Amino acid sequence: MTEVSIERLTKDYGSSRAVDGISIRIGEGEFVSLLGPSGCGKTTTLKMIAGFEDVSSGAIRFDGKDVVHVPAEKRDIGMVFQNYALFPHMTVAGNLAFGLEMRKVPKAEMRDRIAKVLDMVQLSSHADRYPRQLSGGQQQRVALARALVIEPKILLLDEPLANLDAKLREEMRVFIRDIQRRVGITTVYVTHDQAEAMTMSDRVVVMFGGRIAQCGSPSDIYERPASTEVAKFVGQVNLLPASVETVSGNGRYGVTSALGPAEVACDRALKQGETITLAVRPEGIEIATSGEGTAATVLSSYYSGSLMDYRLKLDAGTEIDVQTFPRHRFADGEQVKLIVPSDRYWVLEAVA
Ligand SMILES: Nc1ncnc2c1ncn2[C@@H]1O[C@H](COP(=O)(O)OP(=O)(O)OP(=O)(O)O)[C@@H](O)[C@H]1O
Repeated sequence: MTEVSIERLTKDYGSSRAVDGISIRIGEGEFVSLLGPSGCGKTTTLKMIAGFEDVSSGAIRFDGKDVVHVPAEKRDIGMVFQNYALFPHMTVAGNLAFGLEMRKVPKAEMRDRIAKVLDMVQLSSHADRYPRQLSGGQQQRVALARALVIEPKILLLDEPLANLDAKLREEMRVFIRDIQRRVGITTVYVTHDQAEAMTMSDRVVVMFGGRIAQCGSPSDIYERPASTEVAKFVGQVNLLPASVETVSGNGRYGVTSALGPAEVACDRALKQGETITLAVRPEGIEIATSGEGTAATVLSSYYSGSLMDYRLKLDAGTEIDVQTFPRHRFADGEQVKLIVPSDRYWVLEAVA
């Protein structure tokens, strides 16, 4: 297994900077996703790790050894792309054999390795088919098998599920993650799909404009996003201006927003009277028909089978999004009460 360490990595295309001094350490066998909007530098980073793109400055180390000047074919990397990139005139077995022949692996070992990896991706019975005789999901499993059969040090995947339909994409997330765990290979996965990054990764690196906005476990990123930009990119969020009323010590503060008073934790020292932005996810808010809570009116609701999405208006005018299980359905125009457990809030840096 291999540790990948990236230090102050930068890529300039002429006068435009695609990757701007990023540093990440990816542990042995770890699954790390690069997540961000189109053009944020994910693919460029992956290509530099693979050796398909020159580095403008910075270092890329595999197990401590700088590989910046090592050509792509000597980096021992398996890659899977969005468009499968299988050889159309070769069978599945032929596609898998190609990389092994290049490496001069003996015939008998080649047969064993192809059989083993085809079994892993559940395509043993399709060894003699051509890519055109396979579904999109099967072709992507062949692409994964082809990357793994060479037993690379590192697996790099660039939006491998982007061409598949929604249901298959969900199945393939679990499938790829299962195989990655079994093989224990260090993996970097590029996606702009937050759900994909969240469900598959040990850690997620959120990138904007060539820089790292936040790096953490999926729950860190979702529950404690470092900025408004990250919070919005990885899900829906309500942002509320709030004032700091009391400073209780040990990082706890009494605050008041349109959703009422709350006691919140904040790592940064806040001052009494300061205006902050309080954030809460739609599923962090509870709706009740009566009792304690902030009065609100249901404006609209959307039913998606397993969940209900509501938009509500507080008496003070602020609009709030709430997501609940559809056990009880609230009607449009209904007067309700909103309750937010204090631990569902977090404090953001900017004023909303
Ligand atoms: N060969 C190139 N020449 C010039 N600019 C490039 C080149 N490749 C990428 N860029 C620019 O670098 C920036 C980062 O591109 P990159 O492909 O890494 O983004 P990305 O996050 O992977 O986006 P996407 O999700 O759309 O693939 C973009 O502004 C892009 O236009």
